[in-house]
Amino acid sequence: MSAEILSSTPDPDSAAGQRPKFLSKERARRGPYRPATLLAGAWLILITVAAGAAPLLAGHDPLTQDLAQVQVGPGGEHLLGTDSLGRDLLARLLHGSRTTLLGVAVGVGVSVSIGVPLGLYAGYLRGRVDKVASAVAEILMSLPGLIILITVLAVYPYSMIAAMVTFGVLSSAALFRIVRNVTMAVAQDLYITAAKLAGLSRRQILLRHILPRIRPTVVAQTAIVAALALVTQLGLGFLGIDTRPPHATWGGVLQDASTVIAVSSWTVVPPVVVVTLTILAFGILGDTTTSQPYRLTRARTRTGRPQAPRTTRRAPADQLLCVEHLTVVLTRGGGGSILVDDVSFGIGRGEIVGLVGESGAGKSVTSRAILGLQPTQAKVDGFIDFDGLNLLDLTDKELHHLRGRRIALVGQEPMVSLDPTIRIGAQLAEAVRAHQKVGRKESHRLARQLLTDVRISDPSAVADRYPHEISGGMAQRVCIAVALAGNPELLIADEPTTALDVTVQAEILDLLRDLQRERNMAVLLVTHDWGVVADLCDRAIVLYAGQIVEQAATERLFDHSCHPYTAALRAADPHQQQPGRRLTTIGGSVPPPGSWPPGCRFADRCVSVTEECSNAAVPLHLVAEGHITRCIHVRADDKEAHRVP
Ligand SMILES: Nc1ncnc2c1ncn2[C@@H]1O[C@H](COP(=O)(O)OP(=O)(O)OP(=O)(O)O)[C@@H](O)[C@H]1O
Repeated sequence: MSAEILSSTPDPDSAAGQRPKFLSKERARRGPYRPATLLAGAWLILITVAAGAAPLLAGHDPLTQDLAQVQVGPGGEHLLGTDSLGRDLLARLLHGSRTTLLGVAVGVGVSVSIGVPLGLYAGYLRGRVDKVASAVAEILMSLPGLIILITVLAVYPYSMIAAMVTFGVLSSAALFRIVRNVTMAVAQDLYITAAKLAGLSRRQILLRHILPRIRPTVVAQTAIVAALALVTQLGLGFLGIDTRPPHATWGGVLQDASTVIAVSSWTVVPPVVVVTLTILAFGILGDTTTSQPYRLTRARTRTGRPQAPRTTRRAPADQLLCVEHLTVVLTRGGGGSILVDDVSFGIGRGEIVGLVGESGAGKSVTSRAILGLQPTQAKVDGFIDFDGLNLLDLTDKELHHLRGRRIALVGQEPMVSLDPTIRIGAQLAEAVRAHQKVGRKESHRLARQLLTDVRISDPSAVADRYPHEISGGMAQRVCIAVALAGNPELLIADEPTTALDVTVQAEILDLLRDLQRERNMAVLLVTHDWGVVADLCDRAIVLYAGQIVEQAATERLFDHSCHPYTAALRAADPHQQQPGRRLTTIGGSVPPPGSWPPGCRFADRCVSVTEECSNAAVPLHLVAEGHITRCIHVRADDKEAHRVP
C-alpha cells in the first residue's frame, strides 16, 4: 500500500491557508463543472448504479461456465466476450464491481472516520493527544501494508471486509498526518483566536471554523484513499485471496485474463479499461477540489442572499463589535480594485480604538463599511458582528434602523453635516424624535439637554441659532449631540477634529473622552494624529494600503511598535518634531488600490526592506499578547525590532 503517495502533504496555502477572495460565479464554478470533472463524476455514478443493478443488467450468471465458448470476443450473446472458463465477462465485471466498490467504501469509510477527526483534534489541541496520535501514525506508516493484509487474510480467509478494514486503519495514519498539518496552519489564524475568545466550544470551532477551511484537502485525500483502496483490492484479487473463488471481483477478472493474455489479448481489455477509468475518475475528483479557489463559507454581499443565520453570537461577550475578514472591493464597473483587504479587529464595550494611517490607507472605507456606507459600486464581504447581529446580513431598512440608534457616526466636517436652513434646536429635536417616541415639546427639551451634555453653556441660545451662526468647534459639539440622540453603544468618529483649530481640537477630544466614560460607549476613532491616539485610545490599529499592519494596546504601540510603517508614521508625527529641524516625512506615498505590490505593500518605502519582503504576501503574526504585526523581520518577543526613536 502506498502510504507515501497519500502522505505527500499538500501546501496548506493551496487548500486551507489561502486568504479569502471574491469569486466570480464563473471562477467559483469552474472546478466542479469542468468537463473532466463531470465525466469523472458520471463514470463513478454509472459504475455504482451498474453495481447495484448488476443482476438486472448482466443477462448471464457470472459463475456459469460454458467450456464450448471460452475466450470468445465481443458479440451478440456475450457483449464483452467470455473468459477462460466461458463465463460472461460483462456479468463478471458487473457482479465483481459490487464486491470491489463495497471494499473501496469500507476502506475509505474506516480511513476517513479515524484519520479526519483525529487529525483535527491533534492539529488543534496539540499537546499529548498530538504526540500520542502522531507516534501511532508513524508506526502505522512504517508497517509493510501488503504483508499485514495477507496476514489478516490468513487469519480471516477470503474476508474482503477484514482486509479493507485493515487497509482503512493503515491508510488513516497518512490521512491523519495531512489533516493534522493543515489544521495546525489554519488554527494559527487570528479569527480562530477570536472564536476561542468568543467562548465558542472546541467542537464549534473545529466544525464551523476549521473543517470548512480544510475541506478541499480532506476531499482530495479521500479521493486518493479511494484510488489506493481500489488498487489494494485489485492486488488482493489478483492474488486470489480477497474472496472465495469463483466469486467475481475486478482483481479476479484481471488475474484470469492475465493467464490467457498470450492467446486472447481481448479478455484483458474490459477489466483494464474499467479499472483505469475508475482510478482516473478518483484522481480527477481529488484534483478538482484542490484546484478550486478558496470559497468563503460565510460569503455574502449586500446584494446577495444572506447565507448565515441572522443573529449568531460570534464575538466574545465583552466585545461589542467583531469585524472579521472585512474586504471591500469595487465592482468591475467601479474599477474592480480592492480598497480594504481582509481586515479583522474587535472593539470591546466602552473601549476606544484608534484606526490610524496615512491618507488613502483605507480608514474611512473600513469604518463606513461597518455602517453599510460603502462606496457605490463596491461589494463588502467578511463578517461584522455587532452585539450578536451580523450587520452584513441586514437589509437596508434594518441597517437604517440601527444607524444612529445603536451605532452613530461623527464626521470630519461639522458644518456640512448640519442643515443651514434649520435652527440647531429643531435639527436636534428631529434627531431625538427619529430615535425616541416623544412629542415635539419633549423632543425640544431633550435637544437642549443634549446640548448641555456636549458642554454647551447656553443651550437655549444655541438651539435658536442657525448653523452659520456658530463656530466650527460648536458645530462639532452639535454634531456629537446629534450622534448621541439615539444613545448609541458604538460611536464611529471619523477624524472629528481635523477641520478644527488646535485649541478646539483638544476641547472636542476631552468632550469625547468624557462622554465615552459617562455612557460607557465604545468608540472607533479614525485619525492620523498620534497625539489623539495617545490621548484617547485604549488600543490602536495601523492600516496601510487597505491592510492592518499592526495592532496593539496604545501604550505598547508607543513603547514597542514593531512595524517599520508604524515607526515611520510616528517619527513623522508633527508633535514629535524638533523646532528648527526639517520635518521628518515618509518618502513616497501609499500605493493606490489596484497598484499594491506583491509581498509587503510598504516595501518600497521601508528603511528595513530586504529582498524577501517582496517574495510573498506577508501574514499578520502575534508578537506579544494583544500585539500583532505584519513584518517578516519581526518575531515574537523581538524587543529590539524597530523601536521608535
Ligand atoms: N468610491 C471610491 N471609488 C474609488 N476609490 C475609492 C472610493 N472611495 C475610496 N476610494 C479609495 O480607497 C482608498 C482608501 O480610501 P479611504 O477614504 O478609506 O482612505 P483614508 O485612509 O480614510 O484616507 P483619508 O484620511 O484621506 O480619508 C483610497 O485610495 C481612495 O482613493
